[in-house]
Amino acid sequence: MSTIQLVTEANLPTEFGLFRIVGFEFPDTKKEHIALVMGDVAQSEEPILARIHSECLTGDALHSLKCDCGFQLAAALKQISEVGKGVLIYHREEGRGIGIINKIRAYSLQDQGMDTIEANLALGFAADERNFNVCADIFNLLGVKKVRLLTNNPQKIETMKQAGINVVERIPLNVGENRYNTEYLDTKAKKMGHFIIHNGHKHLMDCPYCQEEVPKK
Ligand SMILES: Nc1nc2c(ncn2[C@@H]2O[C@H](COP(=O)(O)OP(=O)(O)OP(=O)(O)O)[C@@H](O)[C@H]2O)c(=O)[nH]1
Ligand SMILES: [Zn+2]
Repeated sequence: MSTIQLVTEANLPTEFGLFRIVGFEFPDTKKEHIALVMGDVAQSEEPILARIHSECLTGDALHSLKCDCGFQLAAALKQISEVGKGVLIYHREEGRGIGIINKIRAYSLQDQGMDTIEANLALGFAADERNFNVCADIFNLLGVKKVRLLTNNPQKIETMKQAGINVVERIPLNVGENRYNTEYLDTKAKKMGHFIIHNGHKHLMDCPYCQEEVPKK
């Protein structure tokens, strides 16, 4: 497979301020990803505030309460705008890589009692089909080598580190918890090792990053 290319960019005024929207594409498959960039991020000595946000049409655009995605998207853009500099990669891997129609199929199975992982497996997919390597390639194309990553997902940190992106800090992104996504967040914490805080209690999983994340009393 070819490597992703930066193909075009433009100004994008948003309710969180003025960003540059940068378009990336794989020449062979035409698979697209985008990044929102605020300020001068290339070749910075300082770590850049960054978010890898996986596409969630239902949460990001359709106001779904079944997940935390829309809340995380808004919170990440707000934090970047407060710093005045940063990158949000909009990683076009809808439904953890299974696509919107299969995500609806998974939701249908969840309506019948399955959790997010059980539903994915019942449909013949892995629990998470995403590949975050392309995000490291996008950081490199933007000249970003050192990041403070807004995430609760240890896999994103691990993949960036393995791909040579220096993750100097993880910034938690615990927003949007509600009665419809409690189980979803619980499954992420208990079965996927994500750092999720519920009611002040942190799920400490068997994960190398947990120890540095224990909240101070
Ligand atoms: N297959 C599937 N995907 C889902 C479901 N709910 C949300 N998603 C997708 O999950 C992705 C977001 O992943 P999450 O696991 O919530 O969070 P993350 O991006 O890994 O981690 P954070 O950086 O902490 O947000 C998006 O692509 C959503 O479309 C679901 O029930 N089934
Ligand atoms: Zn979502």
